[in-house]
Amino acid sequence: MSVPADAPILTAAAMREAEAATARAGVSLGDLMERAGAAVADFAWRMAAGAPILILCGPGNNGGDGYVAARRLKARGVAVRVAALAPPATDLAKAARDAWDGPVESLTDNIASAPLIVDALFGVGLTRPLADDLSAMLRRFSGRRILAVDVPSGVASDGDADWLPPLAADVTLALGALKPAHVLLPTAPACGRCLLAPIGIAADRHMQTLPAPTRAVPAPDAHKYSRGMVLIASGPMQGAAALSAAAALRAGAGYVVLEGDRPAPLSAIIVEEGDAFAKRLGDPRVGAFVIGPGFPAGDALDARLAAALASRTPLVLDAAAIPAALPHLEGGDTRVILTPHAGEFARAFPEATGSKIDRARAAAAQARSVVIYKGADTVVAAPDGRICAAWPGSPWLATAGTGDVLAGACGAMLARGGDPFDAAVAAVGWHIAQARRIGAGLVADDLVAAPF
Ligand SMILES: NC(=O)C1=CN([C@@H]2O[C@H](COP(=O)(O)OP(=O)(O)OC[C@H]3O[C@@H](n4cnc5c(N)ncnc54)[C@H](O)[C@@H]3O)[C@@H](O)[C@H]2O)[C@H](O)CC1
Ligand SMILES: [K+]
Repeated sequence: MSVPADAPILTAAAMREAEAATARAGVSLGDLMERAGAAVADFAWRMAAGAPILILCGPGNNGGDGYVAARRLKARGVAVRVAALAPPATDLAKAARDAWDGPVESLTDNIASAPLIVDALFGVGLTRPLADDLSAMLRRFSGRRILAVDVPSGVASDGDADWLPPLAADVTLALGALKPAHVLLPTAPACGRCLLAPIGIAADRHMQTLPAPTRAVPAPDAHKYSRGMVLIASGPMQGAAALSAAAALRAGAGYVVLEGDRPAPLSAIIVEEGDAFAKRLGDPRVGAFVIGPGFPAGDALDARLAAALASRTPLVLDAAAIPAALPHLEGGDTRVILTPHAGEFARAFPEATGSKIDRARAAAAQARSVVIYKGADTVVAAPDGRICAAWPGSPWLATAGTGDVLAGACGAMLARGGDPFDAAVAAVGWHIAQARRIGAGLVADDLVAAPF
């Protein structure tokens, strides 16, 4: 499972706007369909490697892409068959159907299969779940190699319904841009390897996938304070805050101070408690204050938060610190990153609806903060609507303590200065890159054990 890095993501409505803008610029929708069908034909040709191909065409333009691909594959000498669920219903699909000069079989229970199935039944136009009988019929192709056109048929491309496609794809060829369903659970795994066919649409870039990981090299004249100074508050579970502190250091902070009275996991971490730690908040060199890991709700948390908010220090808020701080964030005058997992998110933002992307965006706007909505399909949202989707992450991150590590990495990235959204995206990228580097058997401590 994979998605291309730094790729645009569009909803169906945004896709239609982009299509319309492309049409105004002089590229017809017919041209776009021809490019889409050509991209499908190219990839199907590679996947089939000479074996016969069966293309399943639906009634809309997704089916139109299928007819174009069929014509192009036949012209290349491939043994290609077409089966239609229903006659074409759009002018573009009718034209594509008319340009296909081979037979069109009916998609029924007894249709002969082929080694490669191209799923061109439904794309972004699907408005309701597939009928049960169609789903059952499609499941008969499950053992075959499946290439999905744009999205596996049956998913809600905007990611706002959890309909699973009857036929999971080995490869999904996204047309013009990725769609939310490619990067959100539960549909993303059913897309298999997701590729992007750039068909010439000028896609808005406010929603994107994670950029490729980079190694931020310190400036030639860097010193420890210029690289960022991070304070990590510690509640009764000092181990969690200690992990955050080690992560902040590993993720590039130049100076990390941890609240507590126990030795830190790395000797370079300064450990302080009481007034000595509290006074640090007045230090103008402090670039970020991390609070929440290992810190349950209560008076101690509230007092630490109040001091941090009053100091206007950039904040990373995790766990119980999120709901405790929320009423004080709506002025938007502090640079803040919130890092809720699903349960924390639901409690903090019970009114948010729609896809995970919609909910993350609504939460960021409400809290006037950057929100990292964690999970296997982590979504980062900015208050101005920007989104970065981090699917597929690393499943090895599903272990205790990795959230504390992410909070510390956010502290390091935020303390560098700059845009908190970019900082959050960099922290999520660092976290995933570390996890992929370590791989099997990872425990949270491994993420901070060696430089990336
Ligand atoms: N984005 C682009 O620039 C291009 C995209 N192309 C492809 O076009 C599809 C979207 O096409 P559209 O005609 O809007 O919708 P669909 O083909 O996905 O299907 C709509 C079709 O299906 C009917 N329908 C909806 N839900 C169901 C259901 N559950 N059961 C049965 N029938 C259903 C609906 O009434 C319509 O008739 C996009 O994904 C790309 O593949 C073009 O290539 C041009 C460039
Ligand atoms: K499809």
